[in-house]
Amino acid sequence: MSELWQRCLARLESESAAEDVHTYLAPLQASESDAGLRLFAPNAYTVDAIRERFLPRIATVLEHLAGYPVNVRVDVGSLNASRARETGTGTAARPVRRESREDSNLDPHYTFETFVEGKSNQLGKAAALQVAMNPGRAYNPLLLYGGTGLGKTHLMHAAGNLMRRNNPEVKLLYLRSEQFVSGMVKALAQKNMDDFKRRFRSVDALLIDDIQFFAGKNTTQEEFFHTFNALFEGKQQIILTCDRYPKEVENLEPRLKSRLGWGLSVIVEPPDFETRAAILLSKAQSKGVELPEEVAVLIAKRMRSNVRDLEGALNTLVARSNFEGRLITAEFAQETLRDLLTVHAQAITIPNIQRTVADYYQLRLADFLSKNRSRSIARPRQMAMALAKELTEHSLPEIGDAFGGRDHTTVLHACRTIADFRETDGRLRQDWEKLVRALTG
Ligand SMILES: Nc1ncnc2c1ncn2[C@@H]1O[C@H](COP(=O)(O)OP(=O)(O)OP(=O)(O)O)[C@@H](O)[C@H]1O
Repeated sequence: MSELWQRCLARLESESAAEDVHTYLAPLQASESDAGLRLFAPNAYTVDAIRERFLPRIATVLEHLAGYPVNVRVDVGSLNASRARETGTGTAARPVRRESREDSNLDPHYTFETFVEGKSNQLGKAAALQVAMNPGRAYNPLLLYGGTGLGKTHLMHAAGNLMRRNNPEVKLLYLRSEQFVSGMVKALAQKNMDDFKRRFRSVDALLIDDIQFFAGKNTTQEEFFHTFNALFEGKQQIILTCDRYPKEVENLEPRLKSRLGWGLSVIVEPPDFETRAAILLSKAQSKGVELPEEVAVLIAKRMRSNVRDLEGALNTLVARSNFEGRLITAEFAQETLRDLLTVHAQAITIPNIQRTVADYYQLRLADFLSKNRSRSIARPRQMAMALAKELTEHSLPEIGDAFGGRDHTTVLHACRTIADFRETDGRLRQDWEKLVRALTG
């Protein structure tokens, strides 16, 4: 069995209740491949329990052990059955192997239905939907970019899943950029680049996650560039994600950067408060958990960085509530998430925002508090005020006070100005996004 899984299991055993180990973890079988780790559970009940209670932790431990994120899938089955399938033994005639459902690596849970729409991700969702409805024709490539844990991967899978629902025969391939790199390295070593090329170029849609990892890897970029051209010319859909605007990724070849801009690039931003609360309620509902609205509000107010952290908080609540047989109330949430919520609340203070924004624009802190009205200082100051309103619980008058005793109407004006600019000025929008990331990441 996979050595990586053995090590992961050892770690989980040391930190989990003996009963959990015995009931859920020990019976799992694992197989490792370029696509990641596949876990086989004896029945659907165990699959659900693993997905619900252990998967986030398993992913964290695997990433820690491997040194990079590992794709994990859990299915009902066994190692023998899976091997028999792969070698074509054990069952009667198999259909000719295509890039079928099993090969695409798509996560069936990531769909448009389970994606909560808000202002921050509206455009990304609309674009992914369009592409899924008209693969190769709407926007090619579609590039979703933005900070970590904001739903880019989810949207990418949702597009893939919808393409498949619309056309079960469609050939799709999803992989993270590291898998593209390691696949290519292996193909080069084994001298079967032709197979490698064919594999990628024969699909109807190629979905590659986190292409910032291509930076500095010249041979990979070269190969990807040719793959891109072949797919583009064949009107095969390309969907990519990146943790920032690709033009800002250093050590990415200019000709590749330029190709990436041929289709549509859409930013996915951190969700606002309402969307964060809605996501929590929706995730809870899909787990069959009753989450009182006040608890969703409590978490959404305090945790602003990304959706993955929100999910983590919810999973912690659910796990403890199951374990202790207690209802999830505001008090229970405060108690369970105390440390997590404090860390998030502490990080963002007005002085912290002032310092971060001043550094970002290379201004002196004293300038924020001064009466200087020159544009080069006033705009960053407005930015800092708007960030203070968005990211802290302080009132307008309190924020005004913290900025050298300004009136609350000045703060309100700053918030409105920045909101307008975020709609119309790409540069300022990127500044905002980067600052939010720096303050909440
Ligand atoms: N709007 C949303 N509605 C429902 N779930 C969401 C939403 N946004 C993010 N999520 C969930 O948050 C988690 C993290 O999202 P995802 O993996 O797609 O982030 P990402 O932007 O690809 O981050 P990274 O760059 O780190 O890979 C996923 O479990 C995803 O389902």
